[in-house]
Amino acid sequence: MSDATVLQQEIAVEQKHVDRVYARLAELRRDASRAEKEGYQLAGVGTFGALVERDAMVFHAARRRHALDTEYEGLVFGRLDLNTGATHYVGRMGIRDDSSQPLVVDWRAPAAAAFYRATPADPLGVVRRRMIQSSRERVTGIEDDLLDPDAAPDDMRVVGDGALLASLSKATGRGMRDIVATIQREQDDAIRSPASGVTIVTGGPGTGKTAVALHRAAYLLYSDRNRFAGGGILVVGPSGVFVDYIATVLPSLGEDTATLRSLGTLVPGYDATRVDPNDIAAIKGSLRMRRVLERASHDAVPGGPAELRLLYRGTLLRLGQAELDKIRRSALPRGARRNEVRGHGFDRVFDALWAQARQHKVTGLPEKRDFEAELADRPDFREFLKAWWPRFTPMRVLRWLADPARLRAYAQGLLSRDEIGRLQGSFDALAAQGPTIADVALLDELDELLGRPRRPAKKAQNPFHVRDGIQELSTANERQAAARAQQVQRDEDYREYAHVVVDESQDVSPMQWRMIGRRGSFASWTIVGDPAQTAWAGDPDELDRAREKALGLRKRTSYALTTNYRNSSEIFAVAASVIRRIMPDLPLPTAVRSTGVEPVDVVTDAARLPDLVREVAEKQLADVDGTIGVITPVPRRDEMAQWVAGLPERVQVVTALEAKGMEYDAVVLIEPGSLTWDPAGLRTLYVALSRATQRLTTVGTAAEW
Ligand SMILES: Nc1ncnc2c1ncn2[C@@H]1O[C@H](COP(=O)(O)OP(=O)(O)OP(=O)(O)O)[C@@H](O)[C@H]1O
Repeated sequence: MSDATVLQQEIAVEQKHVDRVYARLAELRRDASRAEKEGYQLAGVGTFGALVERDAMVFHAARRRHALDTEYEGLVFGRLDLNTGATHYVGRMGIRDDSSQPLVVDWRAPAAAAFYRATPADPLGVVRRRMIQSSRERVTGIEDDLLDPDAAPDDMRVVGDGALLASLSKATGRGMRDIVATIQREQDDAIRSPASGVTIVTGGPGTGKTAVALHRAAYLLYSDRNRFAGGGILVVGPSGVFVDYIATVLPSLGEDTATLRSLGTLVPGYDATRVDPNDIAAIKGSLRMRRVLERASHDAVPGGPAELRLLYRGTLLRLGQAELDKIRRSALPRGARRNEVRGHGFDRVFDALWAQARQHKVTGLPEKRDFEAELADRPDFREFLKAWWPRFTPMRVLRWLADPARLRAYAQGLLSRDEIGRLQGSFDALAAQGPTIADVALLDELDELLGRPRRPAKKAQNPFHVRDGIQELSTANERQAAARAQQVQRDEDYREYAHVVVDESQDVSPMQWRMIGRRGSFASWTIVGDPAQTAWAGDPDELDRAREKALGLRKRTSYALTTNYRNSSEIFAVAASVIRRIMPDLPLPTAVRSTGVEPVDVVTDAARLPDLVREVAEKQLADVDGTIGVITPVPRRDEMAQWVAGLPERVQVVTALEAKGMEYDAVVLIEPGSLTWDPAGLRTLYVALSRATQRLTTVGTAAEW
C-alpha cells in the first residue's frame, strides 16, 4: 500500500471520531440554549427558590453556550495511543458523550499532559502520539511520533514527519496564533508550573515565551477557575502594538476573561504611546525619581497666592509667603499625602489667623468656632484656600517639572547635573501631547504620593438578584455567579488581580515595576523575558532590586527555553552575530528551521533610501503571503512610514522599540547603523533583527553596522 493511501485511510479513521465529536457538540449546544431559555422562564414564577435557581441556571447555561459557540478551528488536535490499549483524544475543550465517556480531553487536563511531555526516552505510557490537523470540521493531515516501538501492536501505522515544522512554516497573520497542538515539553513544564509564587520564564528570541505566558494564563483559568476568573488575570506587555498582536491568543483558546494592558495604558485615564529617548527613559525609570516626585508633591503651587490678606472687622489679618510656607510644611510632614491632609493645612491657617486676631485685639472677636465659621463663609477666603491648597491631580504636579528651576530644585542631590540637563524639556509636551510611556509610571507614583481626597465610601455593587426588595441568601452557585458579575464590573483601577503576567519583562523599568506591583499585591506572577533584549540603559542592579521588591517573598520557579521557533536559522545567525559583540558567552537558542534564503543587506545614499525601502517592501509583498514589518529608528517613524504609504495592510510600520515581541514573515529594517552606538542600541538591534520568520532585508546608509 502506498504512503498516500495509508495516510488517507488514517485520516478517514480520525474523521469518523471528529464527526462524532462535532455531532455531540451540536447536541450540547442545543441543550445549553434550552437550559438558558428555561432559566429565563423561571423568572415569571417569582418565588425565592425560583429566583436563585434562575440566576444559577442562566449563568451556567450561558457560559456553557458561550464556550460551545466559540468557533473552534481544530477542536480535536491530538490522539494518544497508550500501552494499556486505551486511546485518548486531546482538544481545545473537554467533551463527553451522553453516557459521560470522554470523547475529547481538554488540553489542560492532567490526562492530556502526556501529549506534550512524552518523549521516546520517557514515553509516559504513550505508544503513539498523533497530531491531527483540520480545517473547520474536516481532517486534513496527520503527523505521528512513535514513542515506544516495542509496545506498538503490529497493525499500528505511523505517518507524517513532524507537525511542529509544518505549523512553523505557516504564514504569519496579524494576530498571534495559539500553539496548543504543538506545545513542546520544555514549554509545557513552564505552562503547568504551580499556580502560586512567581514563575520566571527566560529564553532567547522566538523561543515561545509569549506563547507560554498566554497558554499558562489559559491553564490557570482551567485549573482553578473560581480563583483566577474571579480575581482576574492581568497581562502586561510593552506596547499597544504588541498587546493588539497577542490579543487573539486567549480567545482562540476559549478564554476571554484576562485583562490585557500595555505599560502606557496600565493606569486608567492614560493611553500613552509616545516614547522617550533611551537615556531619558532611563532617568525617568530610575527609583530616584520617587524622591524627586515626592519633593514636587510637597512644593508650593506655581502662581499660587504669595500672601493672604483679610480685612476682618476692620483689622487687617495677613499671612506672608514665609508663614504660608511654614504652615504648608508643618501640615505636610515627609510621607504625608497632600490631598489627604488638606484639612490639616486649612486648620493651621485658621489657627494662625485666630492668633493674629487675638493679638490685634479685634473688637467683638467671637469664639474661635464662630470666627472660623465666619471666615469659611467668605468667598474671598474660600478662593484663597482653593488657590493655595487645591486638590491636586498627578498630571498637574508632573507638569511642574517642565519648569527648569523647579526641576533643578526637586532633583538636587538626587540626579546628576548631566541627568537634570537631559530631563529638561522632556516634560514640555505633557500638556499638548499627553504623557510618554515612561511618564505613566511617574503619574502613578504621584497618584500614590498625593493620595486621593477622601470621598464617601462607594456602596459595593450588589451582584445578587433583588426583587421587591428581597435579597436571597447566597448559595454556591450564586456566589460563583456573583464572582463573575463582579469581575465584569471591576473598578477601573482594580488592584486585586489573582495573577499577573509580565511579558517582555526585561524592559520594565524600576518605576514601572512599582506601578505593576501595586496591581498585584495579592497575585501570583508569571514573568517572561530575555535580558539580552533589554533596551534599558539605566543601572541594571537597580532594575533587579525593583523587580525583586515588586515580587516580594514569593517563591520563585525558573524555566529556560532553548529552541527558537520563529527565525529561520539564516536570519537568526545575523541577529546572533550582533548580540555576540557585547555578550560573547550568552547561551543562544537553536533555530530549528532553515529556509535556504540568506538575509540581504543593502547600502545606499540618503537620497535613494526612500525609494529603495519601498522597492524592498514591494518585493517582500511578492515573496511572502503573511505580514511585513517595516522597522524604523524611533525618531524617524512618521517620516519613513510615508515611504511605504499606500501599500497593502499586510505592511506594518513600527519603531525598533515597538517591534519588541512582534513577529513578521518578512522584515525591512531601515538604518540598522543608527542603533549601534551603545550596548542598549545593540540589544535593540538584536531584537529588530530577530522578528522575521522568512525574509530579512536591512537597508541603510552605513556600510557597516
Ligand atoms: N511549540 C510551538 N509550536 C509552534 N509554534 C511555536 C511553538 N513555540 C513557539 N512557537 C511560535 O514561535 C514564535 C515565537 O514565539 P513567541 O513570540 O512566544 O517567542 P518569544 O520567546 O516571546 O520571542 P521574543 O523574545 O523574540 O519576543 C511564534 O510564532 C510562536 O507561535
